[in-house]
Amino acid sequence: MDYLSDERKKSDFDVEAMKVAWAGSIQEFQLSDRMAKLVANDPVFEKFTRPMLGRKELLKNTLRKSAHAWKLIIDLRLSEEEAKWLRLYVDEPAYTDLHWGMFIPAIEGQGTEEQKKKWLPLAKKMQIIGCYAQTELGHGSNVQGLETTATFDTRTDEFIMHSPTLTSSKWWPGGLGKLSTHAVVYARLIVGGQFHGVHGFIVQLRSLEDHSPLPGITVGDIGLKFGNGAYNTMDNGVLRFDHVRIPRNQMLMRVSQVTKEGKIMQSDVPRQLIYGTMVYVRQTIVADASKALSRAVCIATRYSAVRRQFGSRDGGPETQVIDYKTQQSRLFPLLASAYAFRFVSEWLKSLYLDVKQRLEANEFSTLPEAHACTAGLKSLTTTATADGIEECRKLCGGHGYLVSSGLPELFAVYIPACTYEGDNVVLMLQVARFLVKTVSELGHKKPVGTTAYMGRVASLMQKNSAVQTAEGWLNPGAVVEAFESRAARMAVRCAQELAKFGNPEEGFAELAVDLVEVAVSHCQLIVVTKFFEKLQQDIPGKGVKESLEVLCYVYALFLLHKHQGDFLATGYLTPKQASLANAQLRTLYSKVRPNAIALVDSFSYTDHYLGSILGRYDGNVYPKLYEAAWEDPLNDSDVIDGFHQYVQPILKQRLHSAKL
Ligand SMILES: CC/C=C\C/C=C\C/C=C\C/C=C\C/C=C\C/C=C\CCCCC(=O)SCCNC(=O)CCNC(=O)[C@H](O)C(C)(C)COP(=O)(O)OP(=O)(O)OC[C@H]1O[C@@H](n2cnc3c(N)ncnc32)[C@H](O)[C@@H]1OP(=O)(O)O
Ligand SMILES: Cc1cc2nc3c(=O)[nH]c(=O)nc-3n(C[C@H](O)[C@H](O)[C@H](O)COP(=O)(O)OP(=O)(O)OC[C@H]3O[C@@H](n4cnc5c(N)ncnc54)[C@H](O)[C@@H]3O)c2cc1C
Repeated sequence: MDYLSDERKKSDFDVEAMKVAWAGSIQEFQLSDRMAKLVANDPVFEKFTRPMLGRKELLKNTLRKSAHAWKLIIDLRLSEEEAKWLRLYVDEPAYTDLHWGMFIPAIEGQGTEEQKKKWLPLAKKMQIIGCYAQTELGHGSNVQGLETTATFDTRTDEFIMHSPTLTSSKWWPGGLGKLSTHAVVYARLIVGGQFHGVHGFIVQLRSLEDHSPLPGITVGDIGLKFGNGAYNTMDNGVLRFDHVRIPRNQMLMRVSQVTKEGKIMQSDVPRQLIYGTMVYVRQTIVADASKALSRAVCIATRYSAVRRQFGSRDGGPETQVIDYKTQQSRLFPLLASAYAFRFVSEWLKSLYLDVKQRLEANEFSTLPEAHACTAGLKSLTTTATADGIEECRKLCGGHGYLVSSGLPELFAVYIPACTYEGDNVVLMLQVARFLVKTVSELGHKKPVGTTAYMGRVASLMQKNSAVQTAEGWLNPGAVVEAFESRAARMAVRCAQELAKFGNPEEGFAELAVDLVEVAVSHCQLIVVTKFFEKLQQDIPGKGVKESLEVLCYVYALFLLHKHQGDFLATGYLTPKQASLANAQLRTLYSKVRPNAIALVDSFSYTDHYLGSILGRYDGNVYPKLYEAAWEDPLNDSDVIDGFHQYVQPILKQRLHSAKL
């Protein structure tokens, strides 16, 4: 029985066509759909018991799933794209993520042709397993502050890897704790007693025969992390070196080379390329944000249509909680954000692929913008997604707190995305630096790409919004101009404040809070703009483009409402215009309402991937919640183990004292 069938009948767009729009193309949709079904129908990938497993059992279970996934990749000759979808739907963080997601890209981006030829075939056949060992106990954000040393010894033509202090211990790398045989280790290059910056080195950690740590290497897991199951399927590790020697050709030498004689040779490649792997991964994290948020929103939307509270008159059904305006005002902006993040990630991927091609051809001019966009959008989307998942939990009331809702584990797995691959505040400060530099160069350098609007800063500073009615907000020009004006005005105002400081770094530190706000407004502008640009494309299917248009306005006007202080303080909007935007938002929520279930069905998530009783496709929530409760190990017996030992004596004592 489909308890949501009436809801599905209400929608006025072609769901199958929307699935294609969400996936990006029919090919991508078919590929993703095939992998989703492959995983959902394979009992090895069962995951309901995960939060109840102890750590050792949990990790072993992950290893079993990873081995099975690898076997499927080989046996079914899956392409790299198919393997990525498979990994997504298996839905369990594992050492393989870091191997494929960071170790291999680090070698691809920072290795010489010779190094790539040697290491990549081994890694791609998984004859070695690698991780990305950058962060230390004492330093994560401040990469130049890392303390591990790689000292060149001209006599033996080797680097000596060493951990001179406790705080220099590598700490956090995923896959390091128990599985990796190798690592790309970031360390201070020391040649002839001089420090030459932080570089990456390929270091073997464990024996390829019996997996034991090699001499001079201390390695292990850093311990349990937040939540049950969740990210505990990953062996984040600690690593120390005691004068471990590696051959000279294991320093990744695309950026700088060290010769046999101990001479440092700089290539034309900028040193920022050492941070290049982070640009790649941040881009993938933006795509993951839309997946995580859409999952939470799918659960909360379906459950909000099933759940009824209050409002029953003459014995009729109570009100579905999705019909409460307050519920809609919390849920629908998240639904719109999931779509917005999906489309901005599509754009970001194309930007990244373009930069990657250029970097391969030694063309580096677009790297700063790629860095700012990946850092800023990673920060913006992961913050919104982490907050959004928690909001979805609240939208599901008490039942959202049950592990079987799928939301607690999703939250626990997701929240470190605000920290890993760059703390979100630190990343926004990088965007702010880029924007301040753009503003300071306006007189002699035409801004391009995502900062092109800064080239129109004079008019953006003067012109105010012309919107007169709530309907007036349904105009892409009016909305984009509002976001451009806000971002430009905030950036210029901050640049003016900065100019008052004699020492720019002192000014930057003092105004950091404002600078983060400038960066956020710039990143929100990018997301809004890319959503409108998406709508310019040919999007087939009855009502699909129209429904996306509604979501685009919901996303933009919700942000405008939330940040109306900025729009008012910069003088671009009047209070009346801000309240017209809010009125329009209410109308938009009414337009989303009949399509809400179809909009989450368009994510095409299997019940396996959602992992939620509240979010079941058929809406059959209550019987399944009831059944699931009886499957809890506590309900294996009526009288629980420990009762006779610890509780009964207390009860007996009460009886005894009652007699007295
Ligand atoms: C067949 C296939 C089978 C299976 C497939 C299976 C699975 C997997 C597939 C895919 C999975 C994909 C991905 C998943 C992988 C992982 C995701 C999951 C888990 C996450 C793991 C997390 C890993 C980590 O966390 S690694 C550690 C990350 N650490 C950080 O991010 C540190 C943050 N700090 C910094 O970035 C920098 O130190 C700093 C930027 C903050 C400061 O740098 P610095 O001290 O040098 O200062 P500045 O002076 O500010 O900067 C100097 C100049 O450099 C420019 N800059 C900075 N960063 C970059 C960059 N990244 N790129 C380019 N340029 C950069 C900066 O702008 C300055 O420039 P200027 O011109 O001088 O102004
Ligand atoms: C689950 C997980 C997986 C990870 N995987 C890996 C991995 O595979 N490999 C790896 O190398 N690392 C990994 N990391 C480490 C991760 O990259 C770092 O934790 C992250 O970059 C943040 O650095 P930090 O811990 O030093 O935070 P800190 O920089 O110590 O941050 C602490 C606080 O200080 C603030 N702060 C710091 N600097 C500034 C500043 N300049 N201005 C203003 N505020 C500032 C931050 O905003 C934050 O609030 C992982 C971390 C986690 C949680």
